[in-house]
Amino acid sequence: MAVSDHDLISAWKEVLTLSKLESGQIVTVLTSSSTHPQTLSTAMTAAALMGATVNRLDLPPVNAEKALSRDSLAYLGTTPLTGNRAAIAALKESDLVLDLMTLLFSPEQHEILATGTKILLAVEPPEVLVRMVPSADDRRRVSQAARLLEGKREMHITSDAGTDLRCPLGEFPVIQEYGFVDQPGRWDHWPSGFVLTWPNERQTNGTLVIDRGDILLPMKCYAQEAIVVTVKNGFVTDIEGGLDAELLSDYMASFKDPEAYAMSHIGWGLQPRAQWSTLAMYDREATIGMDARAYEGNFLFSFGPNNEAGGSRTTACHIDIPLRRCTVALDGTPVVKDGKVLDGFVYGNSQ
Ligand SMILES: O=c1ccc(O)c[nH]1
Repeated sequence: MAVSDHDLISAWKEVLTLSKLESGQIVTVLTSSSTHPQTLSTAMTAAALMGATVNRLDLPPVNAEKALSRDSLAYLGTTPLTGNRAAIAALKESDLVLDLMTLLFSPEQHEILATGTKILLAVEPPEVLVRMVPSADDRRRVSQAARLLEGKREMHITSDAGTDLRCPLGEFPVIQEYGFVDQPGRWDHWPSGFVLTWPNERQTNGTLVIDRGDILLPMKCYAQEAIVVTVKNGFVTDIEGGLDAELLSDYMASFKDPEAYAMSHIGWGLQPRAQWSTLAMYDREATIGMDARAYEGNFLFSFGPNNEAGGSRTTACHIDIPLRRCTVALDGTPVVKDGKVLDGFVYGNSQ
């Protein structure tokens, strides 16, 4: 459904308030050719209404000749900021960057965050943004999950479909995505609502079964038949199944990059306002599929880069796959059981 400017401005004001935007601060809205015009106009209006100095930095798109998809999360690494000293300087001088273009997994993003600049990514359609406007409850729940994950030594994921994957932990930080940037130097993504980390480099072993109905991103399709993925010492060694398996294999092989097969982030979904079924209602290019990444109780895993967590892998190939009906256990204690989150969290409790 379409969203009124008024409702989207109100949503932006909620997010900017949760992000502790103060009057007189500098906000730079980062845009490119795929930026949604209503998201842009309402973001600038909301920030100005809150007394910020608002800039817009519009950059030409890149990677068209290399990417096989127009999804902004499909081809990573180089961005319109790469090598653009003047643009990077402007963002480093800003208190808050509203990224309506997608910098995620880019070296430039870390350079800018290191100066204390906050970056909030927001590229989903306006109605998705409004449906999942973040809340303090989202932060409470994601932070609670992060505390469960911190310090653990192994994430063990199993399912009736046949998934049995052991991910030793400890080398990488836990990352919380709750949809707003309330600390200097923080990055987040609106909409979201999940917790993630990276397994220790080259130590993941086991099998991932992408069952019928599980979602493949950036393909933005539901697997029609099971895909069986074998992981040895942190890298995918086998992808078996029918046409879906062939399509996934062909796509990953097209990057001609061994790093594309590396385990990337792992975690679970905590957003009750995100739905597994939403993707079926959208044209493929109308969304980047954040409902799929955030729906409550998924096990979200990823192949490809780990620079987001401080690693050295910056492969352009980035695959995100949320699985249903998994049990996720941390040092033997389940936090998700058969696709149900076990945190007993009740929204609105002022715990
Ligand atoms: O918000 C995001 C989006 C994609 C991803 O791989 C991680 N977090």
